[in-house]
Amino acid sequence: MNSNLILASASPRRKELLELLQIPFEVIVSEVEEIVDEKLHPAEMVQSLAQQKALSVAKTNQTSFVIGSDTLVVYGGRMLGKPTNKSEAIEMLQMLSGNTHDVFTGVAIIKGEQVHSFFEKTSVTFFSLSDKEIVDYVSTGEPMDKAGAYGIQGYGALLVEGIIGDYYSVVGLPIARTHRELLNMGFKHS
Ligand SMILES: Cc1cn([C@H]2C[C@H](O)[C@@H](COP(=O)(O)OP(=O)(O)OP(=O)(O)O)O2)c(=O)[nH]c1=O
Repeated sequence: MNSNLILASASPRRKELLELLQIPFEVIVSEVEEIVDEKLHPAEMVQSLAQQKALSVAKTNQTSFVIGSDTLVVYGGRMLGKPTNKSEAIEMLQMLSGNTHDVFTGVAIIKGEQVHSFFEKTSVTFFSLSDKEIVDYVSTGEPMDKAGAYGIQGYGALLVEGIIGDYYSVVGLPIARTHRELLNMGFKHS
């Protein structure tokens, strides 16, 4: 039998955050090639990618609520996804050092013909980081699968001076808002 709730994501963080709801769900990884279109506003971009991820799973699971999500870091008009190598990770962190950037997370929830999406924006301020701090952090390997080359929930916590907005959205899924939107769409805890 299909689950009533499906998370269309390969991200272990999103799975952990959805587990906070204490509702059974299934994880089905979506096969979507993430191409960032710099012409789109970040808010549209993250919702579009979230929808593509959810849709790719919803097509074959029409009776379930399917959640897709996407996170991008935005600084100085540039949208930063995951770094492709260590030197790109160093470049990203040098850019973010001593500055405030925005983290956009888009979420799409699809059930049959119902498609609903929203986004959250969280501002994150980094301390000024020395080159050694950056190189040491990158050598932990933590930045490589994360937008903007850091994880606020890991060693990356030590880079962050403060945030304004939803912490969970930075980690990859604004869980409280996602729960509320699910309920608004008619999702019922069984
Ligand atoms: C900024 C930041 C991002 N991230 C993560 C969240 C996302 O998993 C990742 C951005 O990549 P995404 O493309 O949003 O997600 P993903 O490829 O990990 O998973 P999927 O597409 O299958 O759902 O960066 C953190 O874990 N901590 C942080 O502080």
